[in-house]
Amino acid sequence: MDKIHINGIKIYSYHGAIKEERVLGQYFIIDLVLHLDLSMAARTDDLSQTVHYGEVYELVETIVKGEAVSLIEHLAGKINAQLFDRYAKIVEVETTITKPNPPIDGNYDSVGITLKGKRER
Ligand SMILES: Nc1nc2c(c(=O)[nH]1)N=C([C@H](O)[C@@H](O)CO)CN2
Repeated sequence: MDKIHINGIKIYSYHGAIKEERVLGQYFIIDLVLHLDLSMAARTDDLSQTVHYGEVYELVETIVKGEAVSLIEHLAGKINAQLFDRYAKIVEVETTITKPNPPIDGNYDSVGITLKGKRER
């Protein structure tokens, strides 16, 4: 299956399971892989035959800047569900959310999750 990638969307927001994160906020990095058939867009050079990645960026920004949630898994679930609702062409989605600076002591680069979603109907 063909893919569209949107890499390194960086948004400041207030998600988190602990109070400090809800008050101070932090950066979240979102990477998306959208699985869809790109053959018609490749053949016709027509934007309407694919998914406009600029629109996807705006949708993700709206969700991540919206209501705060505890888990980045839940945030990724909201993103995947809205992508399937809005774009019939998308068959599978992989949403990766990274916290580069979570309030956890230790030596590491970042923490994050990847949530895969498949269109059910
Ligand atoms: N699997 C997860 N583990 C944790 C999450 C999360 O969203 N998914 N979140 C937290 C806290 O918000 C963390 O950033 C600070 O303790 C903990 N573990």
